[in-house]
Amino acid sequence: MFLELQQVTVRYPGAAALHPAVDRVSLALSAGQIGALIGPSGCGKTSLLRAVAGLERIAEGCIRLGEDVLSEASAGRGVHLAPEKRQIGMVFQDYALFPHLTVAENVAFGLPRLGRAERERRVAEMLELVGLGPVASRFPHQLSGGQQQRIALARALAPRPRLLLLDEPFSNLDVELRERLAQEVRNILKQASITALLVTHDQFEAFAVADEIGVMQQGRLEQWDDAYHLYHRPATRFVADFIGHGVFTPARIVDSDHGPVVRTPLGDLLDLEECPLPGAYPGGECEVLLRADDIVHDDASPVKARIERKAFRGSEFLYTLRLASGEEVLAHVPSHHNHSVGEWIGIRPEVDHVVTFPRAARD
Ligand SMILES: Nc1ncnc2c1ncn2[C@@H]1O[C@H](COP(=O)(O)OP(=O)(O)OP(=O)(O)O)[C@@H](O)[C@H]1O
Repeated sequence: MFLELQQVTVRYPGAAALHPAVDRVSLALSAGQIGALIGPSGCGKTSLLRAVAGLERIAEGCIRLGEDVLSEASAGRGVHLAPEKRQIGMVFQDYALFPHLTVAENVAFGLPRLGRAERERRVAEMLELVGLGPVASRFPHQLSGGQQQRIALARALAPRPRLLLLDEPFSNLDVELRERLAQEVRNILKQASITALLVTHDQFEAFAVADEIGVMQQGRLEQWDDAYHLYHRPATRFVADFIGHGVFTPARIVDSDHGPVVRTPLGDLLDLEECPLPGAYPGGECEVLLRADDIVHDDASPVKARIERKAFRGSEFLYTLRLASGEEVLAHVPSHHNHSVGEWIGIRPEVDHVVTFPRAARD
């Protein structure tokens, strides 16, 4: 692995002493991979990124990049390589561009040691990589937010960092541009074979950019996985709740001739991949995660639910539904099925990946 964090803990002096800002986090990226850290405000994402950059000292654990130990704090051993010696590039939320320098001069800023010809070549190469060659002699204020973000990226990449860190790089942009730029940034990083770690509070941004995503809560890394597994195989109830739309519904796992069946208020879930056995929970009693896209609108279904709320999402509605038994479920329904709040509609579960948790273990 190229970037390796082992049991990294960050503690701020004073108030945070009881709860470390980062609590024994381990994760790894191989060379050229892009990682993202997501989680609610205050969960420790930025602190972890700053520890990798060398802007925070770690209280425990070890951070390695390639063959080098960047930070280490364990009994009898302390290493803290200065940030400027780490060969790490950073891109921040506010871009931190110099307003009085042109686009090209901004990109050249990190290359003072190169000769003029080589510096110009590198700047041209970087501007081409981010698609800003034609605006090289303009000033930052003459460019759009998305273009400014790409200058910041070109400037961070120009000195050939071994690792790029991005802290909420898209949060100043409007939603539509954010998604497009996230995809573009991924392409640029992949083209340059850069290993990168991104912090964001927006899961869709993380999905668009990253190969591996870490979900953090209260300083802990709950899961480090790809988007598919975070969604379909959440390791904890927190991850299941944080990623996507869904609800937990009481259920019971029972044996049948066709293998284990999950009995829910919406009917039985059958033919499931990797279904837990009834013995996994006392009496088979558990809670099952029902995602909005596990619930299909089907007027022929005997299971009826009343529409409590609906939110238009373009191609679909997100309906909040209530069963006669009182359970709440969410459903994504194509937006040409336009039903009114208060109406009863037929629904049926269509679940491939079943995700269950013990009943008592609510966070
Ligand atoms: N310099 C500091 N001194 C003391 N406590 C700090 C400091 N910086 C952050 N914290 C605390 O550490 C915890 C983690 O903060 P951090 O900024 O890493 O979270 P975050 O996930 O990046 O949040 P956000 O998404 O809001 O930026 C929080 O409880 C925060 O209040």
